[in-house]
Amino acid sequence: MRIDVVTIFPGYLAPLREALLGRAIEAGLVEVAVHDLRDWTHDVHQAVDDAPYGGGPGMVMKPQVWGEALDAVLAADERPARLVVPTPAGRPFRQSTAQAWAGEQRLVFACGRYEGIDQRVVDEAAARMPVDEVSIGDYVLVGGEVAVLVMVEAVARLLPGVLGNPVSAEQDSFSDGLLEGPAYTRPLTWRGLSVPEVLRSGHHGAIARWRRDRALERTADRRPDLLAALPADALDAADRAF
Ligand SMILES: OB(O)c1ccc2cc[nH]c2c1
Repeated sequence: MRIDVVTIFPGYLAPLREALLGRAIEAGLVEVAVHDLRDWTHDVHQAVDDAPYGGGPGMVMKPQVWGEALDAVLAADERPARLVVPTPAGRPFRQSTAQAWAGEQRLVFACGRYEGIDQRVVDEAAARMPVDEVSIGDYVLVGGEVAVLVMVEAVARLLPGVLGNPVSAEQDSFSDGLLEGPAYTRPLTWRGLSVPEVLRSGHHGAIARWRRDRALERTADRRPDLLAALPADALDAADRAF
């Protein structure tokens, strides 16, 4: 997979080259290119924004600059791309979104700032490629860069070879529609708190049942919406008895 990010703050994306994802890039498991939007300005001030039509606070990012930038970035590789535009007004980005995007050959992320990008940039792009306007949560950031860090990590960790143990991704929170339950490691007792007996029993069936019950309990407590959204056949008789 190739990932391109267009932004006026390229330095914001430096964390992509750290740790697990940085190693995946070095191993060639994923390609990442970050582009400075201002490279496609032509005025001395390198202007990327202008006042909004209809008035109102703030500034809107200029369509001409974005259009030239996306044309150039898309032309740099022949692989078909999905354009992703982070915005508080977007559809929710979920684990299922990350799983779907992990199958893409190329993702191009457009990081807005100010009051966002002129809508015509999205509308014009949508005529020639898949475009997703997505939100990572019901709060407002100052720009799209942090949202891109979140989404790139969520997607890249699902790519073959990126996680040391692929089973981890299969047992993620949300992978089965439930939140993950609690995890424990040594020491056996810490500040007077002990590890649940069942986890030391060696009884794999009982351990699996206990973990499932803790996941159901935590999901019911913290995210009842996820429990309500489970397909009818997702819970077996033992789950229902819980
Ligand atoms: O909260 B967000 O995900 C987000 C995304 C993009 C822009 C652009 C300006 N503010 C933004 C906020």
